[in-house]
Amino acid sequence: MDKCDTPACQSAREIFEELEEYYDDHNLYFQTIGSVLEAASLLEMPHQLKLILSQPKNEVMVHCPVQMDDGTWQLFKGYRVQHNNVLGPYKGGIRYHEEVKLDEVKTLALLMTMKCALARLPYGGAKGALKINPRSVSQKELERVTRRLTAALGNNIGPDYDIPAPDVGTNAQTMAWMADTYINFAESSTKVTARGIVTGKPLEFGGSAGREKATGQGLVYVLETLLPGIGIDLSAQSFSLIGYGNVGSWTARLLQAKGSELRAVLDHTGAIFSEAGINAEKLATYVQETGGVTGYPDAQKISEDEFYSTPVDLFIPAALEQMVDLEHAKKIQCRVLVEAANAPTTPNAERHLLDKGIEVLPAILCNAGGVTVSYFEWKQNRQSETWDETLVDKRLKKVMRRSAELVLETAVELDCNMRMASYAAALKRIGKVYAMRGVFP
Ligand SMILES: NC(=O)c1ccc[n+]([C@@H]2O[C@H](COP(=O)([O-])OP(=O)(O)OC[C@H]3O[C@@H](n4cnc5c(N)ncnc54)[C@H](O)[C@@H]3O)[C@@H](O)[C@H]2O)c1
Repeated sequence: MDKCDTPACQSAREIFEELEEYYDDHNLYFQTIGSVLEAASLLEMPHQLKLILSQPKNEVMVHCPVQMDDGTWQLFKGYRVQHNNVLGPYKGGIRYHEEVKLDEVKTLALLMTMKCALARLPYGGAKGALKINPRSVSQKELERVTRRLTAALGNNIGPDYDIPAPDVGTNAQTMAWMADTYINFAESSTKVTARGIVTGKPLEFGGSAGREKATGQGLVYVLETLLPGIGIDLSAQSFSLIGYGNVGSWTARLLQAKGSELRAVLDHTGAIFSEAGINAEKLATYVQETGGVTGYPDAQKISEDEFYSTPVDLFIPAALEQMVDLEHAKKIQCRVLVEAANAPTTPNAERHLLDKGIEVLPAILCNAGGVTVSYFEWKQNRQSETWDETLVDKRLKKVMRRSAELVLETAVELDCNMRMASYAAALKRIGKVYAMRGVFP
């Protein structure tokens, strides 16, 4: 892997040495907090705020014993990391993945703090995870482990305290089980509001119209705001995607509806390409039925190297973290890299892309549509309201446009790249609230 000598890594090193925390240049949390701290330095933020933000407030770890269908027992490790709540209740998804680690969850929680601040949502940042391969267990087993995880988290989550949502490996069904479990524990007088314990629920059970497509939809609104300024017209672009799950497949369908063309996709099963363009709707159905893009009949199979080298206008990582490292960045040929996934680009890869003249649009801006519509769902649950999709989309568009414009203005004001600008805009809001509230005691 590439050695990190960016200003971001230097910023993180300074704070970690002061805190006598162990660090590793290639560690995702170290790299991500480094970028945030670099932005904090640009703003000349007080040192104590840098210290506060450099570690999460709480890191909860639980172990969930669950009996499997064959009668054997397994112990699953769960995490909930609460990074910061100065702006409001902790908010962030729950990920189910067999290789999840604490530092990954810490990183995602930190990014949620930044994302909610940038979108001006009344939330702090958190993230949770369960170390499990959801594809390797039955639905009944998945339900049991989800209910056990919810019970184990207990009062560490709550509709006014910490509100989970779907992420990689979880979906509306997972949220329905979590909500039902939590409601069963709730006092009878709070059972109605207890539904707000999670967002991303099924529509019939307190979910919001437009939540499933929200992250992809928000990303399209960001692109519509920013791309014309750099001479790119969304109605005629080619794009490639890493990941064809919720975020990837909705992004593809919505970009296709605007007139852009999907050329290549890489997911956990392999990579596919078509010079003539891949039909995003048909591919979504195929992935739903088979579990991955490999074998899709109307495209040719390509290698991972060929995928990264495919020339496109927009390159969109929408899978896991650090999937674009320096070696990949050297191969990528695009005009804009759009971060739909969280933390998909390593710092050295980003620097290389920027040096090549490729614009990099940061995740906390591009993928904030999910948490924004989650906020709308939470708000509807609290007010016993049901908004239709047109209203949700209209309000989502307003939030995404405002955030994109703010990032652009901040980039000009501070003469920095878009990632620094997105963190700086978020930190400004957090800094203002800390200045008003002070730091207890
Ligand atoms: N779901 C949301 O609302 C939401 C909101 C904001 C950000 N995100 C972020 O977007 C990203 C994707 O989330 P999602 O909800 O679409 O997850 P998902 O589980 O629906 O899909 C994940 C995708 O990643 C692919 N993938 C996994 N491992 C891979 C590998 N090694 N190589 C290539 N592809 C691989 C899978 O094949 C799948 O297509 C994550 O970074 C997540 O944190 C999701």
